[in-house]
Amino acid sequence: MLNAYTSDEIRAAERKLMARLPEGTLMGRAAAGLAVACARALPRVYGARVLLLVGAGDNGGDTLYAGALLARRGARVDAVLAAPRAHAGGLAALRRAGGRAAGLPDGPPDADPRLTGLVRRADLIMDGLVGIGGSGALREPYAALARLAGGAPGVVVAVDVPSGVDASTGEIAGEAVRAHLTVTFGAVKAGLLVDPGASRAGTLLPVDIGLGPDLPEPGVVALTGAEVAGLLPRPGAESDKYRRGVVGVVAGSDRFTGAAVLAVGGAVRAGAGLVRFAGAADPVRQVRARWPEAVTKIIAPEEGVAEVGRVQAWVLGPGMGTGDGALELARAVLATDVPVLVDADGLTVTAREPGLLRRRAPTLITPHAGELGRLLDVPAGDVEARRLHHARRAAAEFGVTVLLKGSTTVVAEEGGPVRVNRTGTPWLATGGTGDVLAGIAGAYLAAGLACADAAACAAHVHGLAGRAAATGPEGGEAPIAAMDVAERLPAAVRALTSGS
Ligand SMILES: NC(=O)C1=CN([C@@H]2O[C@H](COP(=O)(O)OP(=O)(O)OC[C@H]3O[C@@H](n4cnc5c(N)ncnc54)[C@H](O)[C@@H]3O)[C@@H](O)[C@H]2O)[C@@H](O)CC1
Ligand SMILES: [K+]
Repeated sequence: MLNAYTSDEIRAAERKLMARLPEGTLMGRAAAGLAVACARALPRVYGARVLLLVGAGDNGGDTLYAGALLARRGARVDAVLAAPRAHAGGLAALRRAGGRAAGLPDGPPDADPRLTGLVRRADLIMDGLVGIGGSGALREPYAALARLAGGAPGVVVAVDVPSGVDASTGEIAGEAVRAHLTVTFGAVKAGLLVDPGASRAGTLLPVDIGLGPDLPEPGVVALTGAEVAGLLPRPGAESDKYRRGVVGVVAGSDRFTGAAVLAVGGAVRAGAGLVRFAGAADPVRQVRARWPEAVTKIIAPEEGVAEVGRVQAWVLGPGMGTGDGALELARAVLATDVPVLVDADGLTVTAREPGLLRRRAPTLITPHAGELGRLLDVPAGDVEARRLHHARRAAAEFGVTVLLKGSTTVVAEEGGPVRVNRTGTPWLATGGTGDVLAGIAGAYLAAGLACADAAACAAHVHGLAGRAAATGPEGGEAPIAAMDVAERLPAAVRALTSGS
């Protein structure tokens, strides 16, 4: 499990540890780890041009000390002091090691030829403007420096966090540094795992400074492949199709038949013992043609789902339409006493009667930002910008588990840490992949996994299958279709469970 923390949690742990150590020990450890990471990111240290962007706080201090270590190995190190004050010990160390430091010019930084020249020529830029002490939008002149670094040809290394990214949440209020590598101290910050912050961090490199024993239970985690493999349902000698889990899928409409085929495909390929599909005549025909494994039944909304047969979990919503009939079906499915996954149109109609989500049996909702925004009555853009906040809020408000889709998928439930999925690929942003995901998670629910486990495992294998579909044996990457993801699921699970 990769555990991630807020700035306050890290600070509290640092305080406890610092009380037991001589002053400066933690900064020394941080700077040493940072210097090693930067040295590895350079073809060679001797003669390399390194530019330090240095803020007023300890983040700048780490940066100056690391710059001093590189200067001692022969790098040409220049520091730009973005504030009138800089960490005194770090600055002295840099100067002693032969590095240079200067303040900012009077005019705008991006119009200063000396500064733009340093940025253009730098092989590596260390962003030490602000770390976990940052709050709100980057102020000038820091924002201008973050913009300048954005156009740099060299490697950009964020010190602890890319400046401008909220370390606790991943939110970005204004400008933010875009790093190739983030060297983060003590423990991973939650904002480095969640977009939009995650996509500014590049590769994450945690440096251990000994905080471990002083850290609390994490509020954000990412499951490892081995942990997901351990959770995935696996048939035993006693298993039959009913014990492996029967999943009911209510999806599709005469207008949208593909969503039904894809959701059923996700469930079949994820290993459901049996899939019962119920819907309108057209999607039933399509599902039967593509998935002869599924048992199908044509239903009218007023009939409900009582005659569909016993299931251990329902998937409700992909392509089912948003009219009154769809709402009627949603009422029927949500009135059952088994776990229900609500997706897509199912969420749109439920937004008209959110009370339907308050059930005794577990409920998992799988919205994208727009759908969650409708449920919470906030714009989609705000959900995108504050993913952790809105996923947690919806989980608390509706008493459900929330899998919020998008550039980083997060799974929130009350009383547990948020789980972040790190296997996704931008290639998955194509029509129908969400329907496949719903089918996978539904199969896991039917097999008996708790909502948060089903959601986290489904997001993980869906991401792996998406990557496998995008990557060919020739190497490189290519666009994928949603059905490719369903087809790659068995291979992705085989790779996961074999540990490769
Ligand atoms: N506390 C510790 O034990 C350790 C701290 N370390 C480093 O120290 C950092 C935290 O240092 P600090 O607490 O001094 O804080 P930071 O250096 O992260 O930032 C504080 C400074 O940034 C300014 N600032 C905050 N928000 C801003 C904004 N939006 N725009 C412009 N300026 C802004 C503040 O006015 C203040 O001068 C960590 O991120 C890490 O890099 C490491 O050395 C490891 C040990
Ligand atoms: K930084």
